[in-house]
Amino acid sequence: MSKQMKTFTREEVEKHNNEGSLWVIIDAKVYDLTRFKDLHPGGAAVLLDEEIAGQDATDAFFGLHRHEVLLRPQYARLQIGTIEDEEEEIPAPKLGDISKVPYAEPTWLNDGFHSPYFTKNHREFQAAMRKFVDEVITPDALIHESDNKRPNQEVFDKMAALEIHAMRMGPGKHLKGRTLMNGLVKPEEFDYFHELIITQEITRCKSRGYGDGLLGGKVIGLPPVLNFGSDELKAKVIPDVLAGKKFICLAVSEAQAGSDVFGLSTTAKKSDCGKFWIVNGNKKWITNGAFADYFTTGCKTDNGFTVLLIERGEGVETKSIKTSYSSTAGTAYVTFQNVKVPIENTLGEEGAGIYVMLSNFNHERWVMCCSSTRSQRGIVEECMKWTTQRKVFGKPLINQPVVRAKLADMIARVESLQAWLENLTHQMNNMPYKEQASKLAGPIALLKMHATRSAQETAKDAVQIFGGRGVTSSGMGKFIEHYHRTVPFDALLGGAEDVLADLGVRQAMRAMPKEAKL
Ligand code: HEM
Repeated sequence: MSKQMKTFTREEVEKHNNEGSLWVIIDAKVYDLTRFKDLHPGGAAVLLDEEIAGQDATDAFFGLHRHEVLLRPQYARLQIGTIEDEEEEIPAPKLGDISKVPYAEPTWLNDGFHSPYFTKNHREFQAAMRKFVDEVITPDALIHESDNKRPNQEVFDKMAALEIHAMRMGPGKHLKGRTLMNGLVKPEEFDYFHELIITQEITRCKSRGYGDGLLGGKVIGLPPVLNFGSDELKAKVIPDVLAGKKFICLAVSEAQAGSDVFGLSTTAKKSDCGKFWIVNGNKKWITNGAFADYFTTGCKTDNGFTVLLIERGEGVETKSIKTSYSSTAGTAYVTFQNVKVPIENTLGEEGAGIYVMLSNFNHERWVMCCSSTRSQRGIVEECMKWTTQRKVFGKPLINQPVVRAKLADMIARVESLQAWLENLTHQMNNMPYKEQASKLAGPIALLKMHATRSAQETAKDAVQIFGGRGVTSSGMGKFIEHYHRTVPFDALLGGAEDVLADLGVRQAMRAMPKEAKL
């Protein structure tokens, strides 16, 4: 039962300004900190300061704490009342809300702005997805990004009920007959903008390791099964994976070979009876590998590079790798020792594994562009809030021209990225898959390169703006510290920046007309 709140005048509160009785006002609410002061992580002395004890400490509080501190139940209960005839001015953000902070949302979500791409249906879809992320995903993400445990099964189940696992595989036949987002969008109307919305909304949970733990492995590991698996294999694997009951990952990179698929040392040799592959070798940095049931695995075979679907079983071992993001991602070292894999689990032609891999690169990289762009926007929002609420030399940080210049760069980067991303997404919606492969491989590679470079610039600028808090994993700068620590992941996964830069220009050279001369 919520306790009865009293009303006080400011004069009454002022009297409680000492160790025996210590009250403060924060945003028209009165808190009794008498017993809490000795437990206060910032110490008792700051609370007993004559400008704080018995006074309005709103500015001091918001200069040093995130709003969420006041909302935690153990602190919320310190409130004993409100100030007579005054209203709170800093209400708690509501789940599902669109942020009013400038540049905290892509323009298409801002009041009064227009978009040629997003329809009414996209807007309804976004609202539903945001609510789901705020209510179901973010609370779980914040817990498991810190405790390193995998996402709660209940989250996977709730995502499955809305068919989010299926929708994250993009538009296509796999959506047929499914009820998407409680029927909000018809399978045949689901397009890449819906998928962009899903990825960008999930990214708002601001937990990079958890984001990958939330079945990043499936997003890259399932397409080869969807596109190259036999009907029997698909019937066995896909329903459980899209229901969030079984887990799949992509196992290509190795300790010896990185992502150089022609330098792989994991071998698959045919058994004497010809019915099985016998697989031996290791795989490293395998996202979701620690809890995967299936491994879409790149192997060296007699006639080149072949992709196999390997089921967890005898001879398959996985060990967690501690990286600079949370182990909630299930990043693993995987070993295969004499693993018997049915020949029917071959994905695509023997020796033609490179086509199996290449066929998904564009989509995978585009997904990463969606999330990298959105995560930068989250950092812009953090910086906009911090620089207006944090006072230095008696003025908000934002009053410093050098801080405004950094924000200008951050904003320009994120806005240009989102605009390019929306343009390419529109092309994807209007080009057959094959044409996408030839026309969009270059631009998507360049966009990803640009996105992850910008992300690292933005991370660096944000640390400068937050100072020591930008390298502290709790308190005001916790998301900046997290971002700065984990931002290199995006620059490596799906192709390192320099490789993508080169790919983008080489693709452009292919289309260069011979007659084009200065
Ligand atoms: C309801 C009242 C308050 C509660 C529940 C509270 C709670 C906390 C908590 C949980 C922290 C740890 C850091 C974090 O998680 O953000 C903290 C730190 C701190 N608090 Fe408070 N606090 C309150 C009021 C105040 C006030 C009025 C001041 C006035 C100056 C203050 C000054 C500090 C300082 C200086 C720190 C250390 C910040 C840092 O390490 O960066 N607190 N407080």
